[in-house]
Amino acid sequence: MALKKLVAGNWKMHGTGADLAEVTSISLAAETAACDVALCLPATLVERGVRAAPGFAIGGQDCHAADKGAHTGDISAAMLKDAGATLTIVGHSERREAHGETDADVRAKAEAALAAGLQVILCIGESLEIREAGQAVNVVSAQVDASLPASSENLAIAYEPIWAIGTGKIPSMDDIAEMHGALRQRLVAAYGDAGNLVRILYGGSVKGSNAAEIFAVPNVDGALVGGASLKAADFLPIIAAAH
Ligand SMILES: O=C[C@H](O)COP(=O)(O)O
Repeated sequence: MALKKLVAGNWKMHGTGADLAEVTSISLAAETAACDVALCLPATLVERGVRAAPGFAIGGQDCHAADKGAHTGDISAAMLKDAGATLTIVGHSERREAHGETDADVRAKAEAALAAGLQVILCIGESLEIREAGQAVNVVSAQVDASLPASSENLAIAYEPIWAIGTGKIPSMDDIAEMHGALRQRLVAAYGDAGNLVRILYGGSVKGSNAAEIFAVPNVDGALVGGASLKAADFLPIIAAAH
């Protein structure tokens, strides 16, 4: 069954109000019937995004597992919700690597976000060493098993091979199909039939030039886009390819 695709931009630590105005000048009137479009913004821009960007779902890039507390610099899922966000990323490889987040941490964050009423994009992916050792499917399957929250409602996952992020390299379409097929099996094992309704996004060097080919792969239900979501001229062709 084909799911409505989700094209989500992840701005990482990029972007000012002027950048937000530029990207959200895209008119989504034609596109949103065919796909959902989201921007996961730096916390400083979330509320402005909600006010200024009708048609875009606005999200955060991470949340703390706790509702509140003495966690300087962190932000809770409830705070994102209060700012008007409707979704958040959790478990991005940059957070797993730079902040030591474990599968258990990611699972706890996903649970907190779902409890706060946010949609979740839960990221998993393998390093180049693991890919070259032929262990990508095994490792990513184990990662997803250990990271999934109890409920699949409002959940999407994003397969992002770490070696493809920001490098211009992407896996072969056969490799993406193999991985997304394996992830679908893990989702069905975890949630039964509801696992077929969880969108599986691909992320890592998605561009206007490769988006249509990637979106045609079975079990690719959208994309998590980094660099190419920062400019309207780069992001719009990806959104258009999700028709
Ligand atoms: O979250 C987005 C990904 O890390 C992909 O980033 P990229 O499109 O710049 O390769």
